[in-house]
Amino acid sequence: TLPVNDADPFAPEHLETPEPLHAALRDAGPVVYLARYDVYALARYEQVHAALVNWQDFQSGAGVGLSNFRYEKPWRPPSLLLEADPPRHDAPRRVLAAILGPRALRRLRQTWFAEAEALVERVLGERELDGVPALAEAFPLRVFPDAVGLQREGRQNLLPYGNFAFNAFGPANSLVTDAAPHVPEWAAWVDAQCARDRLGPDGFGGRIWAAADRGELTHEQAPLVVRSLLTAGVDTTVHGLAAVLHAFATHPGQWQRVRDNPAAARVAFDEAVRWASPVQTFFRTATTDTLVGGTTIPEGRKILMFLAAANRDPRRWERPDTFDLGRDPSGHVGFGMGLHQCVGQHVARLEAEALLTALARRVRRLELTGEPVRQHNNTLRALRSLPLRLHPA
Ligand code: HEM
Ligand SMILES: O=C(O)c1ccc(C2CC2)cc1
Repeated sequence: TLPVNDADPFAPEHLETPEPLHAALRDAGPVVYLARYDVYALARYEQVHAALVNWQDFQSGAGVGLSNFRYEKPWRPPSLLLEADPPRHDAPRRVLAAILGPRALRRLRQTWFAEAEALVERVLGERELDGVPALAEAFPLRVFPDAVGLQREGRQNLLPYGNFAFNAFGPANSLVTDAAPHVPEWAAWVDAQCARDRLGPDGFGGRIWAAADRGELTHEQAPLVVRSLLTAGVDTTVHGLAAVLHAFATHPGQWQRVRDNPAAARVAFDEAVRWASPVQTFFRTATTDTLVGGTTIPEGRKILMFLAAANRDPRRWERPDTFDLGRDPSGHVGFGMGLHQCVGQHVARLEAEALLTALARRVRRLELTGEPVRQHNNTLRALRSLPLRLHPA
């Protein structure tokens, strides 16, 4: 029989400390019915991976949040990547994959490394700092809006807009309703920045419009593809960097490994994304009755994939709760998997490599000087504060 769980995964207690519920869902079975939301939870690596790569039976086109676009109006026009299935998904994905691919990012490497070194120099003088605003937020906001080609005015809208978008994938709880009055202002600014005349010609945004000029995309699709960058490209990296700083501050031996071998910075970021899973969950909608782990998911119903639970599944990972640079984290689902796997993952990795390399050269140790404070979000694993002391090398 199908195990049932009546927990609310989006309740404050589970957003604060999700691990116990993740373990309970993994242990209950391959599929668990979440009575609270009438959805089917997948928490084991095997089922999450299988659902992610099966875009035919588990579609994104009805939304990747709790809301089912077949019956409910989305809060904004659906994304042409995240909330689209083939064939609609194909051209936007091909265009972004080229613009955000590793080779295309090589031109940014020198600038981003220099910006990271300047930032670390600035903060090194302080005896104590909050790693979230001083590093995890400051670095992405220093390099990413410029790389997109955004004007300087109004960039303070980026984090709150993205934070709301990630909350909006969950139920309409207070995290969503408390922000609702501000959304029109944030959304108006974001939508306005996607227009061609607001974007520098050479940034990611300008290159999306150039792809439309080449006929790889329509000019109607171009602003929505730019919107994808502004929605997905900031809060994710902020909380990914906060996670890797938190990991090193709580595992000092691992920091020494990066000091001894700065090239380990890249794998360290992927191990941090596995360990913390900045993006915790996503939904899909069954396009046909689909058998998963002995349970038939009826057509039209939503599954909830717990990426964070899969990334700590002892059936897949040894000592899953340990941040360990000795492991090979490849195969983690922190960037998703399959057709919709994160198209911005190389941007995220380059930001992390730049910041961690700058820190590895100058900081002997990152010491936690107080309790980290969580920022609750229906989808993101986020820190509001990370009190640190950076011991100079
Ligand atoms: C640590 C940082 C990041 C994490 C953890 C992350 C996580 C994810 C995940 C889990 C997905 C899959 C969604 C799904 O399967 O429904 C995804 C897709 C996506 N990400 Fe990322 N992401 C990160 C950074 C970025 C950045 C920096 C960008 C843009 C520059 C970006 C743009 C996108 C886009 C456009 C998609 C949709 C891809 C598609 O549907 O084909 N992400 N990301
Ligand atoms: O296309 C979008 O708007 C979009 C929004 C959020 C994400 C999350 C997964 C990182 C991805 C894409």
